Amino acid sequence: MDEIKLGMVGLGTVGSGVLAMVQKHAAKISAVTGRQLVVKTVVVKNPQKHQQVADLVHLTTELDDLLNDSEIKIVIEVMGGIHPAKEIIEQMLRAHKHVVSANKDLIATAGQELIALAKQNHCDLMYEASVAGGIPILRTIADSFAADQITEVKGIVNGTTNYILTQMSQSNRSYEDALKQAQKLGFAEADPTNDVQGRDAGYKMAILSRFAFGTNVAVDQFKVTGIDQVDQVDVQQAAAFGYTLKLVGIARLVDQRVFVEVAPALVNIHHPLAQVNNENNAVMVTGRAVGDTLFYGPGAGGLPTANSVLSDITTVTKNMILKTNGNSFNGYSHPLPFADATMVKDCYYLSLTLPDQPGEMQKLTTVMAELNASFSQIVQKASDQGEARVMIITHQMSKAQLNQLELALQDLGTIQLHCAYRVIN
Ligand SMILES: NC(=O)C1=CN([C@@H]2O[C@H](COP(=O)(O)OP(=O)(O)OC[C@H]3O[C@@H](n4cnc5c(N)ncnc54)[C@H](OP(=O)(O)O)[C@@H]3O)[C@@H](O)[C@H]2O)C=CC1
Ligand SMILES: N[C@@H](CC=O)C(=O)O
Ligand code: NA
Repeated sequence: MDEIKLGMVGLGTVGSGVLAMVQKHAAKISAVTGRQLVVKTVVVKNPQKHQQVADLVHLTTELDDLLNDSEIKIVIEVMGGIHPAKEIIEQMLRAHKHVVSANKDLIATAGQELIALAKQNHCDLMYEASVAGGIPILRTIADSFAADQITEVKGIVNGTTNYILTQMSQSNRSYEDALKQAQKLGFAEADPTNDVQGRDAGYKMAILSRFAFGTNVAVDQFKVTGIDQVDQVDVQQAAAFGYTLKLVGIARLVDQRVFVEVAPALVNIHHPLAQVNNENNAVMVTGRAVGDTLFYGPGAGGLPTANSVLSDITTVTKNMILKTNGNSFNGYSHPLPFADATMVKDCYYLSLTLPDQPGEMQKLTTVMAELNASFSQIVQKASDQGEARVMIITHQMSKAQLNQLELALQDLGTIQLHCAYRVIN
């Protein structure tokens, strides 16, 4: 059987998973593709860390060992980060090598440039692993939703934060302890700041928006809020109201405009997203024709993510056999403007403190009434410092009303709004 030689940059959590899968699933891969896949060369930073595979692959720090090897047709980039990963992929594409990447930071930031370069060089550039780890979501949207009009994509797309929130709410673990464990298990990025501050989920929502709506959205163009400021009081109150707190990404079509956001949200315990725990992810795709669909699975981890990398590699291999390389992974382009804050409506959970004195609650209700906003549930708890904590679930209100409410409360001075989380019923 003909061989296809692969090169790889990076041999950490995902790279090790890829190497293991190519070896353990060799027979299945050959049966599906008609080719035998062989990982020939792996570029790493510290070869001494990887001596256990030195007999299996050519382990090197030299990128030229990939670039100048004409036998290597497909390069897997699993080193992460934007630089020098971008320059490495550019070099590989210019050398007419197909590229498979798991790098959402890079694809969300410089994807359009790289896609154009791949096309110019008749190469494939695939990145299924970049969104929701092991869940086959990008190819599903590109292929299986090709004819439907997607109206919303929402989901839990970061394994680390979902792991932390699950451990905090179900095992009473501290935030710091749960984060350490997520790092140990290989879910978190090398620097977990992007995970906990929501940027990793933001990158994934930017990529999902391109696939779902055909529109180019950059992570700096929409609001991203992480879980690093989440208060245990709100996790507990969410549960008391019948909700669970999750970091949720939303990309929504509103009157032919697009709205994207990543933020903690209260998810009704009967909603399927509420059942998604630990490092698992789920993406709910709503289409005009099909209605709601849900894709669930591990969003992080070596082998699950490697499975997505391998699915890209088998696609590239089939394209090589059929001589159909060079087509964009996502063929849909339909530029759209952003939705106005008045158009985006949701229910919100508001958590506030106010002086525990007569008249303060009335001030709050007056401000809300003036903004034509109302609530469906409200709880007040006294604290020992003469303050009351008030937690509210509102009826539907627009983002513009919410922004006005925040400003009006700032003007009042005595009422502090700690958080305003979207409510998903
Ligand atoms: N971990 C996960 O669950 C998931 C990760 N991803 C993405 O996959 C990619 C890889 O993640 P992960 O495997 O966790 O990362 P790791 O930190 O575990 O591994 C990174 C690897 O890249 C190598 N490396 C770093 N810098 C260089 C360099 N300049 N030249 C050559 N090699 C380099 C490191 O080498 P050395 O070992 O020698 O130090 C290491 O082997 C990232 O883009 C990440 O966002 C996507 C989905 C899930
Ligand atoms: N750090 C990421 C890894 C997968 O993309 C996560 O926790 O989801
Ligand atoms: Na995926």
